[in-house]
Amino acid sequence: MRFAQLVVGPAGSGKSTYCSAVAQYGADMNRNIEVINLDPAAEHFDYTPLVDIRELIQVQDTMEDEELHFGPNGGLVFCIEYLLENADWLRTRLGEHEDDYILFDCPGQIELYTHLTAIKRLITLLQDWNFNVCSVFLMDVQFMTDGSKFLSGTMAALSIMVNLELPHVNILSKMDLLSKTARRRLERFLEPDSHAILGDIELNGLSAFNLKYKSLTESFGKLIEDYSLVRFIPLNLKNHENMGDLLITIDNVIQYGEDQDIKTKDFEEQEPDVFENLTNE
Ligand SMILES: Nc1nc2c(ncn2[C@@H]2O[C@H](COP(=O)(O)OP(=O)(O)OP(=O)(O)O)[C@@H](O)[C@H]2O)c(=O)[nH]1
Repeated sequence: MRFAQLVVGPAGSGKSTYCSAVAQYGADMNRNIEVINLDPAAEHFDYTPLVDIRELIQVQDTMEDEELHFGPNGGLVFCIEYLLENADWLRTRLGEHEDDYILFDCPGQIELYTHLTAIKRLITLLQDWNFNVCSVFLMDVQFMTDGSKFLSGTMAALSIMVNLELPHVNILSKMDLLSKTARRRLERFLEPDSHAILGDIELNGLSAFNLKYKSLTESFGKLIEDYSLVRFIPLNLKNHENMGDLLITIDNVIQYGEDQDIKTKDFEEQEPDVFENLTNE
């Protein structure tokens, strides 16, 4: 069996930085974690990729090609479709080793995950190639610190979970950038509690829009609370313990190490203390 994290999220949410940090953490722990760059528009990242889609196609090519003449967004989708048409290229580059553990650093174009089918087809390919795959959705925590933003981030996470149909982990990235006050505010939203979220939306003033759609907003809040579908794990990449706990959670999700004697720890037990280990070391 092989293992893969599909690292997805909006542009700038910290996907490449996360991949680089997890690979480095793995190296520190004597674990081989490889990263594949699937972003044909990537300009910079800190890891050495096992495979780089830019060797096959770059988004610039699709924009400069006189026949295609795409804009950046259409170009990105075209590149992923092109990768799928050349799946043998990816398979050869990947090689095949038992216990491979690979992070796929995906493009920051959210519609690839919320409703287009290309990434779903990539997932099917990976599963055919013997990968246990999970999706890891990163959301910049700075866009989640009030009720309205939290609700909208949660709905984005839900769309991705429903569309990709994979074991799934949501991460709040860049926790190191939050002030203590913002952290306290966020803490109230982390348990699926529609009252905290809706209360915060009301506190910030009910605009004409909010008044008109109040019962729709309440239904969204209730959906999240009733089904406990979406949970976020706060992540401070500068904190080793926080990184370790997260990796154990994801390993459990993709069943990595079930046959090996690895140290396991149940994340459920730690949930009341999600903020305890988040200070920078
Ligand atoms: N302080 C802090 N900055 C971060 C963190 N993660 C990412 N950043 C910064 O956020 C910016 C975007 O990070 P990337 O890792 O390139 O984000 P991405 O999701 O790969 O972006 P795209 O390639 O555009 O999709 C960079 O300037 C990073 O240095 C973090 O945990 N803490």
